[in-house]
Amino acid sequence: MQSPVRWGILGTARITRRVAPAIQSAPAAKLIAIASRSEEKAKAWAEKYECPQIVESYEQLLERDDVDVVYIPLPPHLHAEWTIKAAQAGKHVLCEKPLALNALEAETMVNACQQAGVCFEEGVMWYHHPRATQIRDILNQGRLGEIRRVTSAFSFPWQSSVEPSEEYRFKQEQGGGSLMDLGWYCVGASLWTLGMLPEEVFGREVLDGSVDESFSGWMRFANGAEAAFDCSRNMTSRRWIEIAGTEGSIVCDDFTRPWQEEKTRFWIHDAQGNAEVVNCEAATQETCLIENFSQRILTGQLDNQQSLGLKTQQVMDRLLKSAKSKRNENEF
Ligand SMILES: NC(=O)C1=CN([C@@H]2O[C@H](COP(=O)(O)OP(=O)(O)OC[C@H]3O[C@@H](n4cnc5c(N)ncnc54)[C@H](OP(=O)(O)O)[C@@H]3O)[C@@H](O)[C@H]2O)C=CC1
Ligand SMILES: O=C1CO[C@H](CO)[C@@H](O)[C@@H]1O
Repeated sequence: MQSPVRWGILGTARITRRVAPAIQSAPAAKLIAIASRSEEKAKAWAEKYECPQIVESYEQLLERDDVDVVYIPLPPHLHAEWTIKAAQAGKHVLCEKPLALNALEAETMVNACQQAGVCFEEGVMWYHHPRATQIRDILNQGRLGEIRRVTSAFSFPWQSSVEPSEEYRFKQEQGGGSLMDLGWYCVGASLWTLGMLPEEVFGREVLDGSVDESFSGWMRFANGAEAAFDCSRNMTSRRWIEIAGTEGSIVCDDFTRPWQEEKTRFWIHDAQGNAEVVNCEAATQETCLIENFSQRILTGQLDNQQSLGLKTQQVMDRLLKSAKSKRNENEF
């Protein structure tokens, strides 16, 4: 495939305000077209982000020969349908988190991409930031000893211009809830750190209507390590992770969205209690994701079966099942 990789976007989602400039600025990527259900929205969007083409429907975007990869930032209940259609149209797919409503759907998506010979990636961005590489290097060097525990939190007080009745995050059937929206990052970070699926999981939810407003989870791994997290859309803003080993720990206070400027950093605490600040290379995580995925497409790295997104979704199912099993426990 020729560089740059040519990108199309399905829908004028809010998150595109961060991803469109990333496609424009990543050296290996080029923004070709936006598709929307509304011509008016597409026109306004294309003008704002200097996108050369607008397309009247998602189907028409998938039919275009000048698009190599599609970005799918639709509500989660539409991810499987459009990922499979895109793969069948021969397009590589960057699909937003949560990948799907459940693991079965996510497996179908990954399999469709595998069969079509296209690359598949999830929209979690921090994995692609240079800080993640620095943390991985420290883990690989064994500076923390054996990793015993990963603890993480992602919460914020929900505010949006969107009417709650229109918001997918409040609808269970559309893939809403704090676990799917925010806990996704904590579960993904735990699997990213420990490199395996948990043997045992335990989940507890605080329900608001049909979805969890807050969720606490715990996982135990075959090597004895544990991971614990909490997430909420009704709490102050918290986005931190701690990776604790037998000889030291790493703490990172903004793991889901590294500061874009020189402020991005993390701390290493040694066994004596000394703390070292590690300052990281400044980078925009959205651009890192777009560039990395474009490079993966250019170099034909087609293996999707080890997708961290798929594993995260498998753990989501188990956590939700655990929480649901306790729903009626306190009823008399
Ligand atoms: N990786 C990250 O950092 C982030 C990821 N996300 C993820 O991105 C995805 C999009 O989130 P967000 O930006 O809040 O999405 P929005 O609700 O802002 O937009 C979703 C878009 O999907 C299109 N759409 C198609 N069908 C429907 C439908 N039935 N109902 C509503 N919208 C529809 C619309 O585009 P149109 O009308 O133009 O066709 C709409 O603009 C989610 O999966 C979310 O979890 C969100 C924020 C950050
Ligand atoms: O993925 C996401 C990143 O964080 C947001 C909150 O700040 C979420 O709502 C969103 O879906």
